[in-house]
Amino acid sequence: MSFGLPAGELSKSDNIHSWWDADKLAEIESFKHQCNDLNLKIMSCFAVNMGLPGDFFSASHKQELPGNTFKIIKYPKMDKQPEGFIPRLSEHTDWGSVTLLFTESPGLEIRDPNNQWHEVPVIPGAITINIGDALSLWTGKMLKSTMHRISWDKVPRSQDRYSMPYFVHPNFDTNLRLNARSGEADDQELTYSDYYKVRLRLTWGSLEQKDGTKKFGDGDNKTLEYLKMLGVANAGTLESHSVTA
Ligand SMILES: O=C(O)CCC(=O)C(=O)O
Ligand SMILES: [Fe+2]
Repeated sequence: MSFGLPAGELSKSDNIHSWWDADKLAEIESFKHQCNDLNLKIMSCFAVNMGLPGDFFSASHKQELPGNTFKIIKYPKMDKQPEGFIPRLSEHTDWGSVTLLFTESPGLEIRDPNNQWHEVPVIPGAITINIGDALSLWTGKMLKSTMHRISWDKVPRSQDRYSMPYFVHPNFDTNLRLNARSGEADDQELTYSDYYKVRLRLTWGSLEQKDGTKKFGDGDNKTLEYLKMLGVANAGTLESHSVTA
């Protein structure tokens, strides 16, 4: 179940089950606001520690614009073990700035630069924060997006697994310029919207529309080439796809 922004729009959505009465929705709204406030603090900490103005990143996370998504995920139990090595959730990086991950269930694993996987411990009351591709690009990869997956090892397959990620995205017009930190003039512009479209295309294909036109067409290859050059953490997936295929 996914709860997007802007705030207050929830009850208009058709896919909200009737179990989500007004009180529960208000609770979710309030929780989202707390997550958003926390994100703004995290963004300021990153900026200050990188010698940038305190609002460098947070100014591009305007809450009133559509963007952040709060999800409640159920990984259903399975009667039998899937054949081969199939994790509960395949390895990937998140697309946005950061993801605040709330869960009481183990199973999250992260990959280090030497391709070794490590279990992320569940610490009661703690939030796991994963860095996403946008922040990685935006900081010239000083901050690296976290490759992660969910394994079957820790939660028996006879049990459901639950988690609640709050995905933070910068505003779509944000220029994730490589030289942001130096303050030099831009030689290459890459908006979060450009990046988002490429990821949508890689995830969902070309998204051919009813009239035969392709939703993500010209321009994507240039962005894809640029992303390959930058080598974001998810480059493995980027390399194995071609946007023209
Ligand atoms: O379920 C989790 O703990 C992580 C979920 C996740 O990585 C995602 O939805 O992108
Ligand atoms: Fe993720």
